Amino acid sequence: MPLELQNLTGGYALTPIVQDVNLTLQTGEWLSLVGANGSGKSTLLKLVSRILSPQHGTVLLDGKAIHSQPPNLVAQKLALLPQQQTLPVGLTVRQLVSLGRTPHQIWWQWELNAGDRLKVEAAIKKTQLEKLSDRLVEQLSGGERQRAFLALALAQEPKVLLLDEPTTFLDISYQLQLLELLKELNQQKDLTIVTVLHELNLAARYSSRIALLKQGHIWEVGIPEEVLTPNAIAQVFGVESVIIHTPVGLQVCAISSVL
Ligand SMILES: Nc1ncnc2c1ncn2[C@@H]1O[C@H](COP(=O)(O)OP(=O)(O)OP(=O)(O)O)[C@@H](O)[C@H]1O
Repeated sequence: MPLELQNLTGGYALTPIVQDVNLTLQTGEWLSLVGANGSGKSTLLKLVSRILSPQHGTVLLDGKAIHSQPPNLVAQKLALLPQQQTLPVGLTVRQLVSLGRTPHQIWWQWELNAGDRLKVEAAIKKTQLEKLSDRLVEQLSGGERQRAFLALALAQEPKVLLLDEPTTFLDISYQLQLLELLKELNQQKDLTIVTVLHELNLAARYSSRIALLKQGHIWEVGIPEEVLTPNAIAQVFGVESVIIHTPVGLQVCAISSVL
């Protein structure tokens, strides 16, 4: 079991946002967290990636408590693409992506070795950033920047990849390319993925399971067809909807806000 959340409770200062969350992810699973604005999706990812410490409960990565492991050991196995990235000043795309190899370097190794450099170039290629690799990150558009940070996470070669609204800033073509790339890594490399996605149709199409979050609690978790029902969508989003089944998965059509 690469990732297990046991009674996980936490938030900011003393206010718990995420409450008593229990989830187990199998190797090669793709779970999407879905819920209304402010329901605690990003906070949950911050707890899982050690940005926040839990008030109660545990996150187990490969069976070991994540918050008691050295950061570089965790970073060898788990990467986060955050919703808002801290923008590095004066770094090129290649230099940014190279940071993904840091957790794998030995402390006396000042420069990337040939193997590391190949992995950096592979991540740049996968995210189609070859032509931008010598540009400064601060000079990129929002979508290009998003791809550069994805390349950084891929260069890290994690077993578990957490992505907080990864399709924000991406046009429809790059959204599909990003999700298809994740699908390839998920199916061919057994990468375990957790995404926060607002686009329910994309979540249904790509995820093996969906967890609906409501006010910091898991309201329901299961395969998309079981979880994304008009009743659940009304309860969690306050929206009346119909579900249409199409060749590319179910489509949620919002009709009106019931609030
Ligand atoms: N740094 C912070 N300090 C205090 N409260 C915070 C902080 N960040 C988020 N919150 C609060 O925690 C709650 C959950 O926020 P979170 O960002 O986890 O929600 P979300 O489900 O990811 O929302 P969205 O869909 O809008 O991105 C919100 O009420 C938010 O105002």
